[in-house]
Amino acid sequence: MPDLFIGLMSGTSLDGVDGVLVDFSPDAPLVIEHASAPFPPDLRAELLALNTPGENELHRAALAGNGLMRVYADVVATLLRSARVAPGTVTAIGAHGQTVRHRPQEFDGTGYTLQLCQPALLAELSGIDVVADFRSRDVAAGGQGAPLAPFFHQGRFGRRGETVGVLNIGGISNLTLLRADGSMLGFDCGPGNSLMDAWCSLHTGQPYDDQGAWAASGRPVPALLEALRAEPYFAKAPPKSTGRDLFNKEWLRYKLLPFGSLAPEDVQATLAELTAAACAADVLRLQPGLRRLIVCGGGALNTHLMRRLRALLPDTGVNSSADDGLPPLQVEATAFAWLARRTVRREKLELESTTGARGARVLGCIYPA
Ligand SMILES: Nc1ncnc2c1ncn2[C@@H]1O[C@H](COP(=O)(O)OP(=O)(O)OP(=O)(O)O)[C@@H](O)[C@H]1O
Ligand SMILES: CC(=O)N[C@H]1[C@@H]2OC[C@@H](O2)[C@@H](O)[C@@H]1O[C@H](C)C(=O)O
Repeated sequence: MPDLFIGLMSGTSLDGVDGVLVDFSPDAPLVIEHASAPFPPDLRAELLALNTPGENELHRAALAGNGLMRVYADVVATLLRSARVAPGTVTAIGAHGQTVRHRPQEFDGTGYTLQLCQPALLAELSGIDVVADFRSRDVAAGGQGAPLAPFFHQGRFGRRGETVGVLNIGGISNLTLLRADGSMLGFDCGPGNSLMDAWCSLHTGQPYDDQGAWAASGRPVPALLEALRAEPYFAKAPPKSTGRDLFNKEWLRYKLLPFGSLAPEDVQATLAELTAAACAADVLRLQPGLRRLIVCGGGALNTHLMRRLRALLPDTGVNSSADDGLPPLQVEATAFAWLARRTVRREKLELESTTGARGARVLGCIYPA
């Protein structure tokens, strides 16, 4: 009997939605179908704008959430049509929503993480149970609310008796260390593609630097790299998580101020180096001698970035998750299908080692169809 779930992820790159239809009945989850959809330009601009304080946010956030659900519902329809599967055969959809603020454990000591989502609308549009709001229980239990994919990485990429690293390079980058003794650690390293995307779009009009070719045409500026790496987040010990709240265009603009005019391609090369160097430094600090690093997220498609990671981690085999049977752009969406299944089954996750939450909890909230 198939055990079908859908996972939907729209991450901090704000490039659109990735969706997967997954069968969990085999030993390794089987992705039956993958579909993605870009955001309509107005919705993308609004979601991006909602990442920073602005006018009439409650109203705008509610409407942006509705708009996001319509894109989610289109992706669900595409998945079902391509796989020739009826909605009634899918147990649930795991819908991440769009993170617009991430300030766990701040302000009043609890803080918050906010993913725009209207799960009731998605249940209405799709006719399938929806699981959403995966992060807030973790924050309520004293955790960072992120990253959550490490729990999925453990089951999918972990190898008995071997230490394996999984590096997701999305808008933000996060590292999972699956240790040979069965323990694990997961945290956000810092920026992934988001600063490179912003700079690339500003100077070339392209949404991202295809294969990192533009970055490869420039030369990193050592003093700028040093100034960027001086950001205290990089030296903090895990558990830790971050987002566009810190690493955004304004942050970059401020750091660039003392440098006057630099060649745009050299800045792009420096931003690529920042991502590679921050991730590599975390590996070297926390798991020196790591033999296998599996890279997922859109950054795995950036040839220049992968080349720089390999150069900075000469003792580590650095490969795309595609080599382990799961293409880089399907990993996070599959993680949210997997997390939804855990919610439906009321299975707790051992959160402490990753998010720093006080104990094991069931994450997510169910909206029946
Ligand atoms: N061919 C490519 N060459 C270079 N970069 C690419 C390529 N394809 C995708 N990317 C990068 O990957 C990004 C999308 O990655 P992904 O979908 O993993 O991010 P996300 O899920 O939004 O982020 P997060 O993991 O932070 O939630 C794009 O914005 C782009 O920077
Ligand atoms: C708050 C939030 O949305 N965090 C995202 C973001 O994107 C990458 C990194 O920062 C990670 O912490 C997380 O996403 C993945 C899916 C996670 O929870 O594992």
